[in-house]
Order: sequence, then C-alpha cells, then structure tokens
Amino acid sequence: MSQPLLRVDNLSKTFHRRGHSVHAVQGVSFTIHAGETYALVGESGSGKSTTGRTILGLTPASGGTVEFDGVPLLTRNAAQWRSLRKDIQIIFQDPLSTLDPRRTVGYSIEEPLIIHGVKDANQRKKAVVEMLVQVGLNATDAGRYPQQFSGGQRQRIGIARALILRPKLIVCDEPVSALDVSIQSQILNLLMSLQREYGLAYLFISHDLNVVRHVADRVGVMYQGRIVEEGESGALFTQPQHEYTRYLLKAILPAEPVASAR
Ligand SMILES: Nc1ncnc2c1ncn2[C@@H]1O[C@H](COP(=O)(O)OP(=O)(O)OP(=O)(O)O)[C@@H](O)[C@H]1O
Repeated sequence: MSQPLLRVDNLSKTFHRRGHSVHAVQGVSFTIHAGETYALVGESGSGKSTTGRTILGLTPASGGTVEFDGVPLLTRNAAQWRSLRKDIQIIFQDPLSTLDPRRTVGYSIEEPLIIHGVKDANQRKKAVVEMLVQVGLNATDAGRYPQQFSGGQRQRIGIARALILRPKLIVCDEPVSALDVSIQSQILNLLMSLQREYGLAYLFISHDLNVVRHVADRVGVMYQGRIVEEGESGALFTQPQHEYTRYLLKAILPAEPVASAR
C-alpha cells in the first residue's frame, strides 16, 4: 500500500494539573491514507480530542511522533507549522467557537486565504462564493452574520472555512453531535460528497457509533487514552474483538441509519 498521509506513532500527552497528572493519551499509533476516513471513537474523556489537537499542534505532545506526507510534524517551528496547516484543517462541534460574531460569514470563510497570502481580493471573493455554493448555502449568505444561521447551516460555514485552502486532511471533532439527527445526516452526506470530490482524508472524532459506522473506513476504539481495538469499519461492528468495543456497541440502538451507507 502507498505511504500513509498521516502516521501517528506512540503519541502521548500528559496534563499536569494542581499536583496531579492526567495521562490523556498513552502510546497511540495509527495511520490515515489519502481519501480515507479514520474514526476515533470512545466515551467522553477517552482522549479523542486531545489526540486530534496534539496532531494539529494545538496542544504540545508529551511524546511520540507524527508525520504528515512523510514530514515530521511535532518538531516544527511556528512558520513551518503555518505552511503545513494549509493541508490540515479542523472542524469543531460548535462552529460558533471559531466564527467571529462581529465578522460576516464571507469574511470568516475568506480569512484563511488572507492568512495564507492570497493577495488578489477578487480571487478570494470568487473562492468564497464557490465555497458557499459547494456547501449548500447561497452566495448572498456571505454578507450575513453567524448568529443569523441555524446550527446545521453554521456547520456548513465551518466546513467551507476548513475547505477553502483545499486541505488534504480534515480533523472533524464531533462535527455533528450538536445537531438534530435529520440535520446530522445532511452534514455527513455533505462531508462524504466533498471527500469524493476532493479526495479528502478525515480524522473523524466521535462518541457516536451510529454516526461512525456510516462514515468510517477504519475505526480506532479509544479507552482511557489508548486505542484498544482497531479495524475495518465493517468487521469492527460485526465482529468486535475487545470487551470495551462490545460494551460500546451494546449501548447503541439497533441500526438506525443516520446517513446513506457508502
Ligand atoms: N487542557 C487540559 N488540561 C487538563 N486536562 C485535560 C485538558 N484537556 C483534556 N484533559 C483531560 O484529558 C482527558 C481526555 O480528554 P479528551 O477531551 O481528549 O477526551 P475526549 O475523548 O475527546 O472526550 P470529550 O468528547 O468529552 O472531549 C480527560 O480526562 C480530560 O479531563
């Protein structure tokens, strides 16, 4: 098989807080190939978000290595990070946390282009309109403010902002868990169609196995900071090997599809 797009090897993160240590991530290793969706699942506190944030350099790692396109990430300086961050973007559960309420949606989507030195304002505006349409919004929405949109529409804006730099990998941190089930399926379908169109890879972080089973190619099950089981999505859901995976599967309702299967 070709070289992975992302290789995470023995990653660890320990937080020190008021005299005690929290081993949030302990020796986590996995790979993601171009165009693939790799999901990290597990209950709250299992270390999923910390893994994602550490890969992105938003949280410094305590140990381990991360390679993106064969280039080591964790040892990079700020300038090197910035050039690489073009290729790795993130979508959060609550897009309002990244969308400035005083800025128009058009500006929020355009901003990454400004940060990454696209000087031609007309080119930037054209890209924003294309992006809005691509995520199912209207060109006129560029002049509106985040508070004027529903949760699902705001997630579409977050996706447009993440996608405008044409990244190779998007870390999706609980991207649909704040949304109603009917809206969840729309957003998941949008993510999957964008993946097909742009060959995107996703690191998909979710506590919801019903969501994961419809989007993931491979799944890593996290428990207390470690990946306790990893496998192809189909096999993991039908023949779980680890006791904790079986426990998680028991806790979900019988297959209620939230999105069209791949
Ligand atoms: N900045 C921080 N300082 C101290 N401890 C932290 C910090 N961030 C996370 N933790 C701890 O690390 C552990 C893993 O948290 P993390 O958020 O990565 O889990 P998670 O699986 O993503 O869960 P959730 O979905 O609830 O965010 C938890 O015990 C959490 O309290």
